[in-house]
Amino acid sequence: MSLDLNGPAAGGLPAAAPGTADVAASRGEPLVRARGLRLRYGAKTALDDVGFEIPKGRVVGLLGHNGAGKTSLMKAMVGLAAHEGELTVLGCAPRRERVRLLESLCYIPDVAVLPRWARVEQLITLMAGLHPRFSAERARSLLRRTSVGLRDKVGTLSKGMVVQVHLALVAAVDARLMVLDEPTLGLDVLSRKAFYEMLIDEWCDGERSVLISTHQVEEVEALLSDVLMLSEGRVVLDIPLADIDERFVALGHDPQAADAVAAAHPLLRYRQQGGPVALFDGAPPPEVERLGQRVRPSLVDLFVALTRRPELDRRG
Ligand SMILES: Nc1ncnc2c1ncn2[C@@H]1O[C@H](COP(=O)(O)OP(=O)(O)OP(=O)(O)O)[C@@H](O)[C@H]1O
Repeated sequence: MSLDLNGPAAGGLPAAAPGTADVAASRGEPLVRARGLRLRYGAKTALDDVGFEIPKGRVVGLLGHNGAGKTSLMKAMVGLAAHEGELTVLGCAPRRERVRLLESLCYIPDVAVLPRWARVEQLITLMAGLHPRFSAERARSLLRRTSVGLRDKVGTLSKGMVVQVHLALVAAVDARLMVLDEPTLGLDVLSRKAFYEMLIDEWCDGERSVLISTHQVEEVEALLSDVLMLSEGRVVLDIPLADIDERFVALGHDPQAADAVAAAHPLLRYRQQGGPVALFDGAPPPEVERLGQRVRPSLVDLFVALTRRPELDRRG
């Protein structure tokens, strides 16, 4: 959320009749659908032919290297960036129906700020005035999980505490989709853990979905249901985590087998617990598979394999 983004009234526009998202969800439609999505900044193409769906009840990790297009995608989804191609979020065209969309969508941008002069209680009052689906009671209850007091001024809080306040404010909106752009940037490991715990315990209910971008791939692996990976503005992986083992084969093998394994063109070769591992998209030929033993590929390994940039390869 940014305060102005989540308050339909904040833009000076009347609140539209609620229920767009509910109607879409009741029809069993995905909460987000993109097809052939393209986003350009002048001559720069930030998103190119992007397609994916987010059904209800998912926690989707949006992963990609710096400049891969994550923020651009999120901006398009919340109606902040013009795009070509098809994009439907909670049954709305984000750019045209932004006011209606923001009734059922929470967004924390990567540059989220809360006013330093405000006390937490004042922010709650402000949100209650701005957003028809905000529950002040719920915000206070969420904040009781934290060490933040209602009389505390934002300017006196640590970075981690400000992020907790932000999450409590957005999670108190009765929304269907939360879009979080690197929400834990700059937080220490304990604050990150507290943030994710509050998100999963207090917001995810099996119906709502979250799209969360982060560079902390290892850390979020356990909480994601799906991963959407971008590289150079294109989707390179869109898969439920549960299906990774089925699709990708990581083969731990003897160093003597390295040449034979390499000849089968793995996506990536790396070391795990001291031994060489080769990662394949799909099963390698049986004679190669016999040279090693399957090990579980981690999301980090997949990330490296699928988003390696040529200029990095040359240096490596
Ligand atoms: N306002 C803009 N004007 C021109 N180019 C832009 C603008 N915003 C982003 N870009 C470019 O679009 C591409 C995608 O940027 P984007 O911010 O979406 O990436 P990202 O994956 O969020 O990166 P990061 O992880 O570093 O935040 C980059 O090449 C970036 O330089």
